[in-house]
Amino acid sequence: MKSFSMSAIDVSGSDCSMCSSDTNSSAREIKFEYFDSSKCEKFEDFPICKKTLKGLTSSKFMKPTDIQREAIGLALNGNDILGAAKTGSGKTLAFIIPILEHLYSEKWSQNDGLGALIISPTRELAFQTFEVLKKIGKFHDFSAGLVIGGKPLKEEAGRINRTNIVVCTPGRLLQHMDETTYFNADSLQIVVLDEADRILDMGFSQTMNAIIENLPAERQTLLFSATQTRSVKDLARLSLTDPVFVSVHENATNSTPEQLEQSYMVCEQHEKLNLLWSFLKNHLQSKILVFLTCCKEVKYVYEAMRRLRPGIPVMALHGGLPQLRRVEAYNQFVNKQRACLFATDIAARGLDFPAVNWVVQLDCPEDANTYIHRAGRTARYEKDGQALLVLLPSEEEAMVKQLNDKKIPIEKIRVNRKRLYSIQAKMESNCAAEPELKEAAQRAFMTYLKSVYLMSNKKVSLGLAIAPKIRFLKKDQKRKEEQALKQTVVEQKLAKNAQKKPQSEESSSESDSGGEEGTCSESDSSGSEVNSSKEIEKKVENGDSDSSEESDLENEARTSNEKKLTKLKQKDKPEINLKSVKQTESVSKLQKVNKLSTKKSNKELADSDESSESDDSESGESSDNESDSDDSEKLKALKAGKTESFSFDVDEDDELFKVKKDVDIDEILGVLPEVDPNKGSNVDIETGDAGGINIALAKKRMEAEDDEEVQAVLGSSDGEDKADPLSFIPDPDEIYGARGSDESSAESYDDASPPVSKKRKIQDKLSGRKQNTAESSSDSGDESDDVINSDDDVSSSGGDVMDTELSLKDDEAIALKSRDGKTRIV
Ligand SMILES: Nc1ncnc2c1ncn2[C@@H]1O[C@H](COP(=O)(O)OP(=O)(O)OP(=O)(O)O)[C@@H](O)[C@H]1O
Repeated sequence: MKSFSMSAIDVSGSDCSMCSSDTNSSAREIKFEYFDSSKCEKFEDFPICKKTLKGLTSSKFMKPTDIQREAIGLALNGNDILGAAKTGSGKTLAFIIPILEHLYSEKWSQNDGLGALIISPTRELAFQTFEVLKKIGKFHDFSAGLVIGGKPLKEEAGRINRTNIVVCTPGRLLQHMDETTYFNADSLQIVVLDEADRILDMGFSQTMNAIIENLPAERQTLLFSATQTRSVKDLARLSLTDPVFVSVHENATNSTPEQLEQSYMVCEQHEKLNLLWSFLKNHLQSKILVFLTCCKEVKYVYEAMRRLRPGIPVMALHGGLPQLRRVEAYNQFVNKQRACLFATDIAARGLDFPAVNWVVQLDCPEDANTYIHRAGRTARYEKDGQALLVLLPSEEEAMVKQLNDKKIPIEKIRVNRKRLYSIQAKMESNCAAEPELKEAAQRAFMTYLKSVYLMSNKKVSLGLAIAPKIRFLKKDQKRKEEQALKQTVVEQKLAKNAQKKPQSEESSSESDSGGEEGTCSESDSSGSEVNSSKEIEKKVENGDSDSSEESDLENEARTSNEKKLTKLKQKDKPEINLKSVKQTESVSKLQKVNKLSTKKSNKELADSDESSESDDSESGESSDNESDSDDSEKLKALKAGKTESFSFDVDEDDELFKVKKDVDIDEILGVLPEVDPNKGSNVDIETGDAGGINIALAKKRMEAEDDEEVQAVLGSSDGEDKADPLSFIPDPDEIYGARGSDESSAESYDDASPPVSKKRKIQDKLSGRKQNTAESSSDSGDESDDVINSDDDVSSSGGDVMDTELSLKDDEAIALKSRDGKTRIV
């Protein structure tokens, strides 16, 4: 344990001499070795100076949270700390207060230079922390600076040496360490790593190693995160001294805030935007944060939604934006009461947007930790919030297991696809009308593929009628082929040399002294075949491997190479899966073929809007029709401005009709009700049900269904004649009035009618059948019974501080880790 003495601590906070003009005269007499903070009910009870206390009071912070109580006490005692607490539990103050107190107790002044460093993974988080520091530290005399890049380095360099507390991102800090002549961290007292596990992970590892090398070994180190690292390697890198692990929620039942309601839905990739739209239309009064995988996806989804006008302000935040736009988006979302922000994981950690009602993870997070941080943007500090995770069928099992392992309570909501609005046709027509939008959609699609590295069964969405050309897949394929070809040639050459070696050993002693391969004697002795293999190598290097003048050897090598590649493809699922892209493209073509055929056979439909989707998916054309369809398809595409639509890198002829057998076209065409996004849904006009996704009602509906199933199971298993073992439980219908079993009555329950679930719980407990019934209910696959209601849900849902300001170039290069640990493009 490190010890630093806090002289003249004024426990009562009444020391008048601790005003900003009298820092050094506050002669501290009391010294203490150990302070027990466990009984501190208020900040006043801590041995902190009046200036800090004043800063806290003026910001309306009176009582410490659990993590603050424990961590502040230990930090004041000089410990290195690994602090872990749920999202939104107040970790920021848990390190800001010790920093201020530490420097204050050391009588730090501007002449002493850099005393404390706070390192944050993103600019937004650094900015936010800096704002809190300014509020709490405004009665102190310390200088503080925000160093997140952008301004000319020189401008910052002139001030950074006089800055006592620096809040920074790793990239910009290292730049100063490397390039600012007078930058000096020798006297640094305390360093904080906010979101420590993120900062210490692979994306920042080199930068952080370099930074740590430049910091004095004798310092206090505080690490904070909701998902704290315990990696011995990380701790060794930081040379922590007897660190104390402060994990206030370690024994909690859940690792997410208790007030956070969490649910997930499973839907196909190509239906995600329909689902998002349907969700937004039902939550127009809410503040919603939607997470997507990559910048380009955020950019496109934002642009697409903006054009469709969902009836709620939309905005975007991602690393590809210029800094000023980033700040603008951040501030706008902070200040709005109802809005939807589309964001990458840049907004996943630490950001404290006030009063967010919903966090929607439209793309699966890379792991459970990322899920925790994303979901933690809502339900912060005693507030309620809801989180919705959208999973692909292929992601469900693994992700749900991860979440369960991490003690995250999450409930499955079944999606009734018939209640989704379809905005596909509208988006397609928007894309056709605006080439830039279509290009954005294509880029989004490709970057998404790059980011998640193609899993099988992905289908085109994003409003594109067809899959765009995926150049990187082709390149990657070609590169692999070339590598494998080279290797095969070399292997064959070596094998031949080995065979001929005894001969050449006898005939010439030169071969012993030759190089690894391709020596004069070798080429001489191996004759034309080796020459030919060299040619192949050359051709490969020149990218000329498709030449028709291939030797037998080349053909042989190619064949074996192809076999190897096929094997590799089958083995290695996460690798780029050309086949599924082909399939996607073919499916898209098939959609068009179907449309055209339907049009031909039905004059009425032929007169209808080109962009509308055909309901008749049983087209049943044979391959004979293909060229016809293709031509009309091309014409149609030309009309719609999709000039390059058919320049696929796929074997169109064969794949098209092979795929047809495997793919349920209903899944893609005709099932989703077409809707004019500006007018609302046309779903179930008779009942006035406008469709859409309403999670609260869906949950209630599912509860009602569960109850019915319990009744059914109990009734059927025991037989009608037998007495109901649960008959002593009063019938809620008698008490609260009868309820209908149809959908609309189930949906009409409000929050004040809990008897259904109450009885179910009691019955579940007594019968022990809860799990079985719930499972059978979810397995039933009767989607038509799901509840997704049309009703728009009105969700309840001073001092001498120096600000170096924002304006910066992207220094973070936030290289978020992908699922497989590779760097992901953000
Ligand atoms: N003692 C306190 N009293 C009242 N409100 C507090 C207190 N401490 C923090 N808060 C508020 O709680 C919210 C969350 O705080 P903070 O951002 O520090 O959480 P966090 O634990 O760092 O979250 P994350 O893990 O997401 O980074 C903020 O709005 C903050 O103002």
